[in-house]
Amino acid sequence: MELLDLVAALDAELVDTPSHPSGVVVTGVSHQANWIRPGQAFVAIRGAHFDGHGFISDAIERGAVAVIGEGLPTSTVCNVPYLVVANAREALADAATEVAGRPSDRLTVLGVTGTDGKTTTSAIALHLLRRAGHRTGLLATIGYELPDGVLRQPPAHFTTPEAPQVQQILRDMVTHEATHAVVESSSHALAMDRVRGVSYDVGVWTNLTGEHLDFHGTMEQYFADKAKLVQRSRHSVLNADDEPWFERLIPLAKEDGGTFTSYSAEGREADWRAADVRESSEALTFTVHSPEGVAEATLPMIGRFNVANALAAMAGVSGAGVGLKDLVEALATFPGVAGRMEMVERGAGEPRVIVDFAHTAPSLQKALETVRVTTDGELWVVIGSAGGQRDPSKRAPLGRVATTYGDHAVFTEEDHRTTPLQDILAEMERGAREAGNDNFVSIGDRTEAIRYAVHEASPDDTVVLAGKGPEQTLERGTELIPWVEIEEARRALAARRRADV
Ligand SMILES: CC(=O)N[C@H]1[C@@H](OP(=O)(O)OP(=O)(O)OC[C@H]2O[C@@H](n3ccc(=O)[nH]c3=O)[C@H](O)[C@@H]2O)O[C@H](CO)[C@@H](O)[C@@H]1O[C@H](C)C(=O)N[C@@H](C)C(=O)N[C@H](CCC(=O)O)C(=O)O
Ligand SMILES: Nc1ncnc2c1ncn2[C@@H]1O[C@H](COP(=O)(O)OP(=O)(O)OP(=O)(O)O)[C@@H](O)[C@H]1O
Repeated sequence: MELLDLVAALDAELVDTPSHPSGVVVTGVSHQANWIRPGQAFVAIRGAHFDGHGFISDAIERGAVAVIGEGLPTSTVCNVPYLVVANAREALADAATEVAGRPSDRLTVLGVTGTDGKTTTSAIALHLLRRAGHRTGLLATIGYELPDGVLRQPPAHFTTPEAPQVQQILRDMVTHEATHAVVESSSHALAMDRVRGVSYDVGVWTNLTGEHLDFHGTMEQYFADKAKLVQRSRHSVLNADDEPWFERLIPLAKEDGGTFTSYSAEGREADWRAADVRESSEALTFTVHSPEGVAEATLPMIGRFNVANALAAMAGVSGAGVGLKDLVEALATFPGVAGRMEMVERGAGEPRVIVDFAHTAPSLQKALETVRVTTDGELWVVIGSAGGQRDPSKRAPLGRVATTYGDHAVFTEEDHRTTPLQDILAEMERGAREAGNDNFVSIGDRTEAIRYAVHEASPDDTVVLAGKGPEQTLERGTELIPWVEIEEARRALAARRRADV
């Protein structure tokens, strides 16, 4: 777009520089100087670690045709047009939105926020929309998808990347004829204006519990940051079980003529309710009470909290015009989320094997407690802990949790990098012993560890392969090995079958 149009859209002040602004065309924007491509504008942000104004000359060397900042560059001679704005993060989002042609205006956008369950709820909503025939894109922690269903990764790993990537991805969705988009919206993104410029049709709230307070400061601020999604959505889907926040969100949802529907997985009064929840080793079944009537639903996932995620997704997608019958039919075919409580196909007489991403002691405990509910026999867990710069203080707690909440633990490698693997395993063993547990073995090679657990497990047992989840590499020493945990699990089951013959 023409730079002068951008100046008007941002309500920016154009500073006198040796360069003339007329005729300058801006093809994109970036906040990161070393990502600038010729023709783009650089936005200088004052962050917690760096002052982006210090990278202006880098950006110009890389071909920036304009600079947008909150203050003038200090030591740099700026030879491209320079725009002063009151808030650089807001300007980054607004400029990115304008340059991308306001893509979200051409999509029905369903946003999802909350402390837990965002990715799962987003993935279910995506599946429901696609099964209803809508060409739908996704932006979530696991990556982004255009309507072709291929999972891609943005240049930096975020749940919700910075505004230029968000807008570029939405624009790609429009180019690929998407009509709908599901956008997982982290509290960081809402706080830092990464999703300013996304016009949300439906905003889904999962829940709010204490997390990320290092960034947000207080629970009140965390709530206020997340609540922006509800305030900015035309229709909100609120969790009636999420006290005390539910009551506080209602007036925010109604601001500017907004509407809301509520849901409850725990028997509270709500528009969408789940009753008679049954948990089996492969699926959750429940009765859905909704404004459109009552239906029986099956979700091929384990973990009771997924009932809430399913209700949230159904209520959200219903707001986008999909009927109850179609929703429950589609729910029954949900393939799960890669690497999160992902169940491996198994034959008769074979143990249940689950791949999960839990890699901290609290998340491992939660995962093992969930799996225990539907395990008739014993519970096995294969787990490692990362090396390199990663937090060494989590190794012993992982050893304790694995051996306390599992019946058998196998300690193994998990991206130990150049840290001696034996040191990490010894720490995990120490954690187990200090808790009075000796129900573990250590097998350094992860393939061997998985095979051992799968081979030793009885048909009634469950084997949880924790930590790697959907990751695609294993860092062993200085080697970066391609890794697909679910394939390892399949091969281990095949080896077990061969050994039984
Ligand atoms: C707390 C947080 O989110 N901070 C983000 C924020 O950092 P910041 O404001 O401190 O920026 P800074 O690093 O001081 O840099 C200032 C400016 O100089 C620029 N710069 C900096 C260095 C350089 O060499 N060149 C350059 O141009 C930067 O691009 C930036 O524009 O802006 C940076 C630039 O985009 C982000 O990299 C950084 O994310 C950090 C690394 C991060 O870890 N964020 C996580 C916590 C996050 O956002 N997570 C949520 C999910 C949370 C969850 O629900 O689990 C997410 O959506 O992924
Ligand atoms: N509704 C929920 N309530 C409580 N815990 C949940 C809920 N949904 C999922 N979880 C737990 O959180 C874990 C992560 O789920 P999910 O990836 O969907 O959440 P998320 O909010 O997207 O987190 P992240 O952004 O870290 O991936 C699950 O493995 C499960 O243990």
